[in-house]
Amino acid sequence: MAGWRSRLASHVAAELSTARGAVRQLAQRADRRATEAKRAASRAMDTAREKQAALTSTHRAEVDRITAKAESDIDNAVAELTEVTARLSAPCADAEWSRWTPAPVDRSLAAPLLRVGSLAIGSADAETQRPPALVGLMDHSHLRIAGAAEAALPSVLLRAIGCAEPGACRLTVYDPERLGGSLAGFAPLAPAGLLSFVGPHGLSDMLDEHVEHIRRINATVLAGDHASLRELAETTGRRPEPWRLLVLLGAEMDDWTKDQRAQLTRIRRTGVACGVHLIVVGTDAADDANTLSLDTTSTTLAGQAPVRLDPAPPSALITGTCRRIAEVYAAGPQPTRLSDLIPETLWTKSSACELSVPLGEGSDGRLADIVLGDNPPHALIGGPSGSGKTNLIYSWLGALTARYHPDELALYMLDFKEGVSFARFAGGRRDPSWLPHVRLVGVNINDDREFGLALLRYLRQELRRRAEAAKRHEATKLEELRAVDPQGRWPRIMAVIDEFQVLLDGRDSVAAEAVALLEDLARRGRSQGIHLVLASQDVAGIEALWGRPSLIAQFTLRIALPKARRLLAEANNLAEEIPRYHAVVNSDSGVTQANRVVRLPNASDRAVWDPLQEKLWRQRPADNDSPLLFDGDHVPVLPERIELPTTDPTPVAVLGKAIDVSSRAATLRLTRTPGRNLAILGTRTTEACDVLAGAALSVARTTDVRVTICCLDPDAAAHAYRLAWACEAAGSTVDWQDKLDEVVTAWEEQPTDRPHLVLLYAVDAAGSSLTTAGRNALRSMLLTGPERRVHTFGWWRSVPRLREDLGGYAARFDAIDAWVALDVQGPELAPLSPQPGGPAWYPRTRRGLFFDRAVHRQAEVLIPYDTESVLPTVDNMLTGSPADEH
Ligand SMILES: Nc1ncnc2c1ncn2[C@@H]1O[C@H](COP(=O)(O)OP(=O)(O)OP(=O)(O)O)[C@@H](O)[C@H]1O
Repeated sequence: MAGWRSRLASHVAAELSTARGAVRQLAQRADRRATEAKRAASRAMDTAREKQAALTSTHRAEVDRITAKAESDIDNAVAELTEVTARLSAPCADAEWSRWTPAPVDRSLAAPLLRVGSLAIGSADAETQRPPALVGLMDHSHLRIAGAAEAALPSVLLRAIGCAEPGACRLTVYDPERLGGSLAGFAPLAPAGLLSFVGPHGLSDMLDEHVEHIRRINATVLAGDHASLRELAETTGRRPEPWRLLVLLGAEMDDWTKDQRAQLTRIRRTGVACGVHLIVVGTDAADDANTLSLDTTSTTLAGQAPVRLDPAPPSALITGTCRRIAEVYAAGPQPTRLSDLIPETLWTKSSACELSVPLGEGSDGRLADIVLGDNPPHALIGGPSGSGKTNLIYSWLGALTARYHPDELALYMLDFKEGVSFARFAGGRRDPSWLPHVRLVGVNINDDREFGLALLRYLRQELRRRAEAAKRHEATKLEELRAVDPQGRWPRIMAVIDEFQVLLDGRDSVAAEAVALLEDLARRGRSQGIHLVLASQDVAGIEALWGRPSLIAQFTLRIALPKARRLLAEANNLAEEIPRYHAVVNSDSGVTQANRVVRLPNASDRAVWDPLQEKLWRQRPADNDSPLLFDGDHVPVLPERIELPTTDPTPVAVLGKAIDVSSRAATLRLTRTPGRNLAILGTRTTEACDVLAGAALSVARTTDVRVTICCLDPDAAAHAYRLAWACEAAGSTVDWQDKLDEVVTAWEEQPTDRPHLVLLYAVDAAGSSLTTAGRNALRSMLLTGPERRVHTFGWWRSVPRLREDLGGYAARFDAIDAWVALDVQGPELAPLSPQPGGPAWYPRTRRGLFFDRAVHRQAEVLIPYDTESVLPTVDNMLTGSPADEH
């Protein structure tokens, strides 16, 4: 038994041991696998961890990148917004009140939006880098300010008045509770009429007044041509009406009457287009599209973006700004601009019927025209010194010359004042350009009334020429003449005479002739296109015209500058009331009903005038000559050559420059007839020497002459020597004599093959030293010399001394055909003059009165030429010979 059992046992044991071994092996294998699996799992975990770490950092980087981009985009957008909004609110939108100053916007632009704070967006810390929070007001909308944001009101108002020209923004504050407490800083505007406070009792009137204002603007300013004042400004560059801000503080609108609410609704609906803007602070009744809102943290324009309001402006800033604005405004409105009167295209108008141009801005904000034609034909301008007459003339001329071609308009400008206000039209060293329409400019002519007379005579001649042409063509007025004679040059003529009363001064022949000519021109010039424009600062001057009813009646166009007196009709006092730089333009002889107030541009400023003149000058026609300039202060130099109207060979002596429109020389023809001598009368040595030298030299330069010189005044000797030299240099034979006796006896011995000039300086100095025979010989030379070609040019220092030399009381003056009087009074010239009592002559420096019996009915005024610079100097004479000069 034991055997099998033991064998079984050992078999089982063996089996067990095998199984155990197998199990062990299995267990070891499983162990190994588990270890391997664990390792693999651990590796996988490690890998997964690594991957996750990598992913996380990529994600983080991506998130960072996106965040950075978003932030930069936001900042860029904010910067862009800041820039755009800053532009919209420029120019006086500085966030810092310490840097803020008023900066009025150009009149042709819409008003800017107004800054009230900043938008709390973007990353910038600095207030200035944040976009401004804006509200619209002038030219944009009405504004509603929530009660809690009332502190923003001073800032809105200050910025509003700061971006308008002084006076162009006016405030009315309805403040039933506090009467202006919060706006006390704006009080300096009140005395200038730029701010008014209204209490409950004034509400209806205030609303009515604003509604009426809107109605007037719609009817007369916009007048259907423009939708709003903003559009008017943008298209025309003009802003004729101020903005009116109507501030309603704590208004209980529910308690208002029906009428008051209706008026407010009208203002809401139509005010913005007419520059009337509401600022309602506190509870507001309606919500409409014309109104923007401002709260403590938002504005309509900012949308969802949170708003941070600016601090209130310091009260000193408000008061100071308002005071300055009020001062500038009180000083008077700024003038309109000359450029407003200038059309884009030059010279497009015809003057056939009239001259019609804008002169300035009328009270309706439109350009006001001024017309000269058949009616009104002539203008009278008046105003005290400094009231702007010259400036008005410039404005008028600027508008005229830009519209009418120089073939359509010719200007003759005369200024009797001491000054050169018209000289700029003639061109000069500083500015070579001239105004192409101007044919003649006279300046500094206050002592030379003869020049005014000369112009009037010239115009009368032109009037005759026109009248004859009209008659030939069976035309009755310029318009018809131009229609039937289209090739003819018939410009309208405008003659402007500033301080014309000088011409009418006194009771002499000049004044009498001037009045007669003015009357004739005024009466007949109307239909022939000749227009007179007379200006005066002097009431007496204007009054001088009132004394001549037929003359003043022709001047139906009256232009009165501020404080002009006696220019308009008796009861018409408007000129007393208008502010400076304005004029009353009245084309019906000054009757009140025809008054128009015109605001004038600043045209006298050279910076404004010169570019216009330069532009016109560059376009001038090829045959346009510079205007003739007559300057009373200028002493003309003896010209090298003088154009004479005749070509006959008779010697002609040039005595001076005539005071007339053509600038001709005053001459004396030396024919072989008795009396062709010249006497120069007076004590002014220089001028007498100049007349003698001019006369002798002008003959010597053109004719082969013999010259005898005798100088009895030591002060004139140097001049006489120099003249002798110059005559010799011109080819003359010159004989110098120290004694008058010798001259008067020797003349007959000279051959008569050529003219002989005897130049006697200070003849009367010979006095008693001249023997009786000598005196007779002198008379004989004077009487009979010219027939033998001997012409005496003698200088006597007084008329009695000449008379003495000619034979005392019984003297005959027929040996002296021609004379030039210097400082000799008119009555003294009676014996030499055809006028009983002598000519009306008041001696004045550098002027002589010239009479030639052969040609004159009346003596004429001349300006002795300066010969100083045409004669050789003493140094020249010492170092050269006359032949060198020749
Ligand atoms: N519309 C205007 N805008 C700006 N400045 C003006 C205007 N009108 C006149 N002025 C200025 O006022 C001053 C006086 O003007 P202006 O010389 O034209 O006056 P006036 O009446 O001719 O004076 P006077 O008779 O003394 O010559 C000048 O400095 C001129 O520039």
